[in-house]
Amino acid sequence: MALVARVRALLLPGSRLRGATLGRAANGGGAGARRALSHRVLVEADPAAGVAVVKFRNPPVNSLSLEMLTELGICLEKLENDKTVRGIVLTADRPGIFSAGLDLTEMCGRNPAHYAEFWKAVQELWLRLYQSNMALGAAINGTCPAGGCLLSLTCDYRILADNPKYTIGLNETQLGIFAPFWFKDTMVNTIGHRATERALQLGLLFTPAEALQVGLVDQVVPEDQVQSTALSVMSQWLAIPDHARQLTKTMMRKATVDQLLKHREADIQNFVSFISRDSIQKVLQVYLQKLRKKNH
Ligand SMILES: CC/C=C\C/C=C\C/C=C\CC/C=C/CC(=O)SCCNC(=O)CCNC(=O)[C@H](O)C(C)(C)COP(=O)(O)OP(=O)(O)OC[C@H]1O[C@@H](n2cnc3c(N)ncnc32)[C@H](O)[C@@H]1OP(=O)(O)O
Repeated sequence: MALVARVRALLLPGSRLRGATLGRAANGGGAGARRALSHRVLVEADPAAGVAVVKFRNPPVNSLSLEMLTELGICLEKLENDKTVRGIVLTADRPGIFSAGLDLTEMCGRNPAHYAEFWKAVQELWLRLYQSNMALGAAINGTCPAGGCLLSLTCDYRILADNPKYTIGLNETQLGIFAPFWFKDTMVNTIGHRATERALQLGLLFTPAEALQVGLVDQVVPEDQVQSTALSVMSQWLAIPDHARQLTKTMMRKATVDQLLKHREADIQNFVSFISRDSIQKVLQVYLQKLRKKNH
């Protein structure tokens, strides 16, 4: 389903999004700061600085469900059309979990049409973020596996909280699945081929010190300084004339984006047939059950 159709579906009677305020809603924060609310995404915009902080709040773990992907996409589209915003910082509403990655329940026990719709939404969000004309920063204030790591890798820079409990990486192989080529390319573009090959084959989740060493993040700072550091780094990015920064970003990322654009449909079909295999469904179910058992 296209983004607009998914939004309509979300707004149907009975939907949890119905009645939510997606536009700017009320004053908050400092002078001129504005807040906007949807169910799963909170936006704090500071027009004077030209920056919006986009906070994930999809409890319990900020997983990227179809609804979360859709709301995030709408929110980013609105910000891209807002002339007062030149930079976006992505972060979690609460410290602890930046994002647990793609919502595993969207990839388990569903039908092929659902898998196709979900994967299309994952592609759309990646394309929106990776091609964004905005300067994007990630203020990573919690653990950041798989799809969560991918979100941060679409940004222009990453600031990670110095908490050894927080790890970051593309750990798909540990689940018995694997990172598709455009996840891999996004990581290669950040840390290089050899480091990516090792990280992906072993499904490594890096501690903050390791992530800094391998170049997966640009800075590790005390937990209470993650957002303020991300905002102060943003001012360096916004000091560059937009057109020069944007042309450079496009030049650096175009080949990677073009690969997905060229193989988009095949990538969806590959995902659907891979994820529908009985053996893959089994490993995902076992993984989910293990996660759930901890709590019951
Ligand atoms: C030939 C083929 C060609 C091409 C193929 C194409 C594609 C390749 C195929 C597939 C690629 C698919 C890519 C997937 C990328 C992903 O993002 S997969 C998700 C990976 N995520 C994880 O591994 C993280 C799992 N979660 C955790 O480790 C912990 O939950 C976490 C450390 C984040 C937090 O720990 P804690 O605070 O202790 O919370 P709990 O573990 O207790 O969790 C609370 C409840 O949340 C549920 N949950 C956790 N993570 C997820 C999730 N990702 N999705 C859905 N639900 C999740 C968990 O079960 C608990 O539920 P409960 O309350 O117990 O019911």
